[in-house]
Amino acid sequence: MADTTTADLTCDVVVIGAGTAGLAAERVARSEGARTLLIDDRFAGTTCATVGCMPSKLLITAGMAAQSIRRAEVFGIDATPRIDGKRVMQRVRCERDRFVAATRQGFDDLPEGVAIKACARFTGPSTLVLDDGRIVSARTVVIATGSKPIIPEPFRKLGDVIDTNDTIFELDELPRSLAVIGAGALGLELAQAFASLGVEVVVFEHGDHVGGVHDPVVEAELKRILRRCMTLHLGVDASPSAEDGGVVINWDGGSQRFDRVLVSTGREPKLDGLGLDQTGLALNDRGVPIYDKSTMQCGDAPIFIAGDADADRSVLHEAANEGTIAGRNAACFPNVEAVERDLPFTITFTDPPVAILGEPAGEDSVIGCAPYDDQGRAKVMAQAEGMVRIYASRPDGRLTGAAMIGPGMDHIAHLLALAIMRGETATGLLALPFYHPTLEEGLKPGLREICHEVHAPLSQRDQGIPPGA
Ligand SMILES: Cc1cc2nc3c(=O)[nH]c(=O)nc-3n(C[C@H](O)[C@H](O)[C@H](O)COP(=O)(O)OP(=O)(O)OC[C@H]3O[C@@H](n4cnc5c(N)ncnc54)[C@H](O)[C@@H]3O)c2cc1C
Ligand SMILES: NC(=O)c1ccc[n+]([C@@H]2O[C@H](COP(=O)([O-])OP(=O)(O)OC[C@H]3O[C@@H](n4cnc5c(N)ncnc54)[C@H](O)[C@@H]3O)[C@@H](O)[C@H]2O)c1
Repeated sequence: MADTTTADLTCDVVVIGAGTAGLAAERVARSEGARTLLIDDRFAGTTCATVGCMPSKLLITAGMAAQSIRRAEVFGIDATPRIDGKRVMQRVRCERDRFVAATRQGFDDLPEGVAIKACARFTGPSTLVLDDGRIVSARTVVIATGSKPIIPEPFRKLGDVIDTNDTIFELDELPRSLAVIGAGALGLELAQAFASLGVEVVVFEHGDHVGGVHDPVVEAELKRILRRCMTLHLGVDASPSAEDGGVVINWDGGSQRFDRVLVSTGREPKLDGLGLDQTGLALNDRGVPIYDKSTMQCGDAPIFIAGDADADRSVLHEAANEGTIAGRNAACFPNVEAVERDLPFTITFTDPPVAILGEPAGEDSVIGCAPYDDQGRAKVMAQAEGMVRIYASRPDGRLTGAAMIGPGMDHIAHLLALAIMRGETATGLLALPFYHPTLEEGLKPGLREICHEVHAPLSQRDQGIPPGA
């Protein structure tokens, strides 16, 4: 039990970090009857709203608007996009600021005295010192400190021609040329958005894979589509040097000058300076406390962790989910409850989007393929390309996962996620109504293939469907 006699602030649950995970943890702990404190060094708004999901999606949507003008020709509509970079970036920031204001409103709505603006550091398993010198003593602590960009050493010395997601949305103008280092979700989304807005984009990735896509067919399709609007250098070491107000990137095979460089080489948990050495927690080789993914508890300590800080499933709905689990268990400690976690689920908002559901296909998996290059509605939209690979298990064709790229996959993925989480089989899903003509009915060939493969019955209603539907 923490020593409360010398503390300036005492509570049941103290949450460090007022991002998506921390806000969820505090709210749930309070709803469980705990006296809470929520400590944040800035209270500037969540990463999602300020420099993450929302500004990136705003920029992507601007890129898609330009692309749809270019595509209009196929419908007999002649138009050329004239892109005003200043206005593009202004709108990104203006709309972004509305999202940030909404998250800040959430801070204002906290009960009096809960929000403490300070940087926190552990002095023991359940005691913290704030940078203003105050001591906090709690029954339990939730670490929800988020993550920060990893900037490889040679890029750190380049001065202000270097961007990360923390700075790129502040650009006044679109650069003429942009080197993107790292082909994960972050790099690909922004690379394609800038390329669609007329920026010359080259992506440098030191591995051979892009977008964290494990399915070889979907990954090959993603690479093909990306290469239409940008250059991809895979398996290269990009070595930068500052030159003429820009950057020259050298790699084995070439050298090119760029106006700016976006470093998107991954993110690491923000745990340095948190005094984890004072907690007695066991850490893994990345310096992250070892914790139970079903309870979010670190060892058997009165400490819980949630969101990007735990370096697992670093996406928004998981930050909120983990915050909820951590907040509930921190409030009810030592009565900690294990919660079954959701299906792994990611969407990369390229154009067309990529979605990955569940675990990768194993040797025993049955794979049903649903190509979108001949799909009715996709052809109507002049966006017929892509592939859905649906994974299922024997003997009954129960759905286990999917990898998909194609028009509307950010929506269709939710349908499949629901089906998988509800334990649906290919036969069962085919027995449900699919409206015609929709992108959703493009899943049917893949579902039928699974049925054939495992000798499962096809639904009687799934007969005589026109090709491509
Ligand atoms: C460019 C980009 C695009 C993204 N797009 C998507 C997307 O489309 N969909 C999706 O699902 N996910 C997306 N993500 C991921 C998503 O944004 C994160 O997973 C999520 O925001 C993490 O939330 P969090 O609560 O863990 O961290 P944060 O929101 O970063 O909150 C952490 C808080 O802790 C505070 N803090 C840190 N250390 C201390 C300390 N010692 N004392 C006090 N306070 C401290 C920080 O100031 C911060 O306010 C994207 C991320 C990026 C970077
Ligand atoms: N749509 C989404 O959900 C979305 C969008 C953007 C970001 N995010 C989240 O943001 C986080 C960060 O994304 P990210 O794409 O930066 O991370 P990431 O780890 O997914 O990808 C980083 C990529 O950079 C490469 N890399 C690392 N060092 C390199 C180097 N020196 N040179 C060349 N390549 C190098 C890696 O091989 C990897 O492919 C992720 O956790 C992701 O979940 C999510």
